[in-house]
Amino acid sequence: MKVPFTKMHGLGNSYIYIDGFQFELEEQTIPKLAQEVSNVNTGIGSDGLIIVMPSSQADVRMRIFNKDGSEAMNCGNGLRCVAKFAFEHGYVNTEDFKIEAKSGVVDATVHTDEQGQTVNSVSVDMGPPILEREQIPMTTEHGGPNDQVIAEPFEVDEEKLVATAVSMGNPHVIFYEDNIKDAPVSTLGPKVTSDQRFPEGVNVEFVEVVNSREIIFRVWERGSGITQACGTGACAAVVSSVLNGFVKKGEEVTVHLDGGDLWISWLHNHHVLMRGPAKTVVEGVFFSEVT
Ligand SMILES: N[C@@H](CCC[C@H](N)C(=O)O)C(=O)O
Repeated sequence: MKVPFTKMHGLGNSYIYIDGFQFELEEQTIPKLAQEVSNVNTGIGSDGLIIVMPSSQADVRMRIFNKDGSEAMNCGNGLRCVAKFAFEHGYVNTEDFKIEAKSGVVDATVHTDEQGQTVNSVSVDMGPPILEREQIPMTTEHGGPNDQVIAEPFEVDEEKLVATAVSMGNPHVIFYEDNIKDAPVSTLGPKVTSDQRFPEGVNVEFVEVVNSREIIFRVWERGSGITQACGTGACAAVVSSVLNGFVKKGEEVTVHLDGGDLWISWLHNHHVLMRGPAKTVVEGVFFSEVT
């Protein structure tokens, strides 16, 4: 089957975008298609698959599938790219609109060039973080269901780490490092992501605090492994850095990711605001063997 696609990325976190306004995929084939397109040797090469489609609750809907075919609840870099896609394809006709993700509806604003046609960057109000242990979700052997998980001892593979857990609609655990170059992303990332303390798995982030306005971030994503950037992860890292007293609520923090920078504030109304780029790489037709 021939599947028309657009490859887009937010700071190198790339997905294959399928236009669900024009092209309908069979539900049972989607996880396999996500694995197929993501393969860098036999597919296109990406961190997963995103479908941009009509919504009954918002102006446009995003469905995101990781590289391993699992469907995720949310994707920050994906939301910015979906906003650009929807605006440039004429599926929305204002610069402010609503996007539905599995985790809920968010407000997006596209920032266009002088001609008002090409989207260079996008702001998304990601809503409030979820901090209660049971809702992250995390098991309750080390704390009550409604407790927050801030700087909690976390042993893995005989390493004594200190964990803060935050959900941005999808689960994240944050560990602080004095020097990000020493962060055990590729060794502990795959172990922590499937640790039994996180019943639905977790995205694993390592963070170095540069100063009260800047942090450096690396990630092992659930279902995709190391990626160049993770938008929800960067939001979770800023929330975690406020909770740990490294940065201030209400102030914009620059998050340096492997693929570039995001600007994020945890506002006094508890919502997390994220601003950053969205880019189109290529459009084409994929010859799928699974659909
Ligand atoms: N890259 C994303 C997050 C994608 C989903 C994540 N791997 C999960 O399983 O929760 C982002 O930019 O937020």
